[in-house]
Amino acid sequence: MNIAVVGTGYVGLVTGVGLSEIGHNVICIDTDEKKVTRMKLGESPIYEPGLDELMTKNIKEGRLQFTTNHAEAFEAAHAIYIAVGTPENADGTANLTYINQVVEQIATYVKKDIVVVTKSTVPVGTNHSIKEKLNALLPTETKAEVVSNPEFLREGSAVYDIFNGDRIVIGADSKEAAALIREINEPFGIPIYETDICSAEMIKYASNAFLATKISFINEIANVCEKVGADVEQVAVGMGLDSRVGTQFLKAGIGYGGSCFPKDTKALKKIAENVDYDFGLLSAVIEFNNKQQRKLLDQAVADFGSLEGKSIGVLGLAFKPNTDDIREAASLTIIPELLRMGAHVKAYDPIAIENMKKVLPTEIQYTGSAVEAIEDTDLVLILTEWDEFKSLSLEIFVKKMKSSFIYDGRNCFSLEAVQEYDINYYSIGRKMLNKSNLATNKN
Ligand SMILES: NC(=O)c1ccc[n+]([C@@H]2O[C@H](COP(=O)([O-])OP(=O)(O)OC[C@H]3O[C@@H](n4cnc5c(N)ncnc54)[C@H](O)[C@@H]3O)[C@@H](O)[C@H]2O)c1
Ligand SMILES: O=c1ccn([C@@H]2O[C@H](COP(=O)(O)OP(=O)(O)O[C@H]3O[C@H](CO)[C@@H](O)[C@H](O)[C@H]3O)[C@@H](O)[C@H]2O)c(=O)[nH]1
Repeated sequence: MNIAVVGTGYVGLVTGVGLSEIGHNVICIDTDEKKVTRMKLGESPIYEPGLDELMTKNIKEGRLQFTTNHAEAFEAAHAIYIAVGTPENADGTANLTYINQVVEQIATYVKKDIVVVTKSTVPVGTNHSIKEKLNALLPTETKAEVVSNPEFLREGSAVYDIFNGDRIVIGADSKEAAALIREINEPFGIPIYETDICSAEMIKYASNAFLATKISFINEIANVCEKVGADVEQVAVGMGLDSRVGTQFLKAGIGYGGSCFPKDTKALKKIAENVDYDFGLLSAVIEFNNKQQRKLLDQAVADFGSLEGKSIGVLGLAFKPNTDDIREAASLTIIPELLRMGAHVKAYDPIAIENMKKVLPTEIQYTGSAVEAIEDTDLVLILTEWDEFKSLSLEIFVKKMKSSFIYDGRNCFSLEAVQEYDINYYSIGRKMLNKSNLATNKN
């Protein structure tokens, strides 16, 4: 099958590469010329483990192409996939500017019947509007069908997810269009679930909102654990043993970030508001997550009184490990606040530093290693659970820091391990380890 994919971000590029790997002829279009030049050479513009190799292989085998030219890309396509961004508007609603531009481009350049597949996350009803607009704009003899095919991949494991997802959702009103998209996807060997269009659109928002709620729930439990002397790590394992609860998404920490959960929870709240429904549970999840992202900061201020003049090491800038994405990361909430309080910040991340430099080019000192970031600091904040940090010897913290105060927002170390050292250790939902006032002793 010939497939055109519009937009080569995390979703479009990984989808295009995945579809070419299962045998389709794929042409990916992006308006960003620099990106397209790199992709033509087999270089992924985003950090995603395994993606470069798979791109290069499929380019060489002649199934994967890149262009900035929509007309060329649409010419032979049996289906056009829309994978452009749907960022957040100031009021929390989804911004459909890029989607609307693609609709215009399809209407301008497509000259035959076409099936348009929406991968982007869009509010319920959007695909019906796309279909209406396209059929109004296209010549009368040409017909467009629209299919909602939401994407569930996670950043950092996107290549794995595209071949090993739990389900592929196909939301369609036309049997023929649904059959075409089923045929395209069958080689993935992933269970396919067919629905009507609105339900498919809602499945995407409901899934993300549910996962965000699950994270907020375990984080609230963690906060109570701290006060009553329970250990959230043990509690999560015990809860997960019940198959109705499940083991995943019970990792307590400093809240969820990323390009999806924050914006999609807000968009769903707005979707409900627009039909006069107050989604109170979701509002609480959103509000709570904002507080949870500040948790380490609040604890450090409670411990030190003031952070003015303190030297602070930050380990981890990305919103989660194995990605260079910092969108809605806890680091973006915490670091500006530390600077506002007058602290000196040194920061290290294995791959997200370049992205953080676009936001804070000179205000913080970026280091080339975790050890440099913790050297001579009064306290260290761990914001992302990179394996590189989890495998650091705790002795390094004792040796290199001015005073060993570690605030671990991702529970990277076991309490047993920490207990062997003279370290003041605060983590989420576990016992606080206060050895001594090392800050005073060492200064
Ligand atoms: N990032 C994720 O992990 C993820 C997962 C599932 C679903 N989604 C959803 O998928 C959609 C895309 O997300 P993303 O993170 O891949 O976006 P992104 O912002 O990383 O990439 C979008 C790309 O589209 C390009 N673009 C914009 N308008 C264009 C046009 N008219 N023609 C050609 N290219 C155009 C941009 O240049 C950019 O490269 C969003 O709706 C998002 O909510 C994202
Ligand atoms: O137990 C957990 C799991 C995750 N997180 C945090 O939640 C955020 C999101 O993590 P994750 O879901 O792994 O990453 P994303 O790449 O944002 O993927 C989510 O968002 C995508 C975009 O919609 C969906 O496609 C995926 O199914 C959905 O998991 C990150 O900040 C994590 O640190 C936790 O705090 N605890």
